[in-house]
Amino acid sequence: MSLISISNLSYTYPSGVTALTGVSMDVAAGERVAIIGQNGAGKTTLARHLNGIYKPSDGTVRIAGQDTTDQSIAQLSASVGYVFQNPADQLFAKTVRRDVEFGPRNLAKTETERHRLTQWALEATGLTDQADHHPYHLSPAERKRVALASVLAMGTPAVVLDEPTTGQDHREVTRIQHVLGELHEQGTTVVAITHDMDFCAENFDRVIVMAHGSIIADGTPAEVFAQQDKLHEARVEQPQLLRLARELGWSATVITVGGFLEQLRAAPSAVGEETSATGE
Ligand SMILES: Nc1ncnc2c1ncn2[C@@H]1O[C@H](COP(=O)(O)OP(=O)(O)OP(=O)(O)O)[C@@H](O)[C@H]1O
Repeated sequence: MSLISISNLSYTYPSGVTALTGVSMDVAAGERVAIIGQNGAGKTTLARHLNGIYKPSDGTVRIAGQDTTDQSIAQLSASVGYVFQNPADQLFAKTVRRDVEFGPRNLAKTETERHRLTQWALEATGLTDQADHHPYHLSPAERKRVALASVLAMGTPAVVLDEPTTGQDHREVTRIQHVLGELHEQGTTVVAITHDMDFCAENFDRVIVMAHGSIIADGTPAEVFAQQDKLHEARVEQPQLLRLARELGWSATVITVGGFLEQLRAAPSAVGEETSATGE
């Protein structure tokens, strides 16, 4: 059974704007899914259906087989943790630790489990030294990681991340990649909205492309990033490595650092010519 099952979902805001039309997708337990598409494509509206912030205007959203219309946000929060794009929508406690502890406390985890989850979430997000600081005395990038830690500490089977890398420097993006690796090892399902195609290509098993409130492509990163017409329609770029590979005349769909190195080793003469031409 799919952990997340969305069937023919449509959603119209009270203002009359229809943000989603006929969206269907299933996500298996443990899958890592990235949702991409230009601003206004409907990504956040879709993601907010996963923890019941929004309920369908039409169609159904099921989490672990249960229709979200029959559940409160509080009930759904035990299954789906949601990290908002803007941490101000999420943080409220006087210290980072209290914010991070709130979720597991609310889910009535035992004290031992609460402590373990809180310590792990603080460590994984690089916030152990800031645990006793007020979240609003931290930088915006750190606050964003507090929001992530608060959700990690809940230990939910699924986590939704809205633009997790925005505002993070390279070191912190690497840290977030490690967090995703740990979540994957634990079998947690991850759905992330991202505008960062390199991050998307490196860290996800599946990419869903949205445009005008609908899904226009769905497949592995290699399958999706090879479909230039769909990317064009969604106004998203290919990952940098793929563009570089195309410039080098490689036909393979190279989207990750590992894949790029593999191709490079398979074509050493091309690199040798380049190096000798520059005299290095
Ligand atoms: N609260 C709201 N009230 C009315 N319309 C909204 C609201 N939030 C979003 N919309 C509209 O719904 C559509 C989809 O917006 P949504 O935020 O889901 O897109 P998105 O793909 O997440 O964009 P972004 O990448 O900018 O976050 C857009 O036309 C947007 O203007």
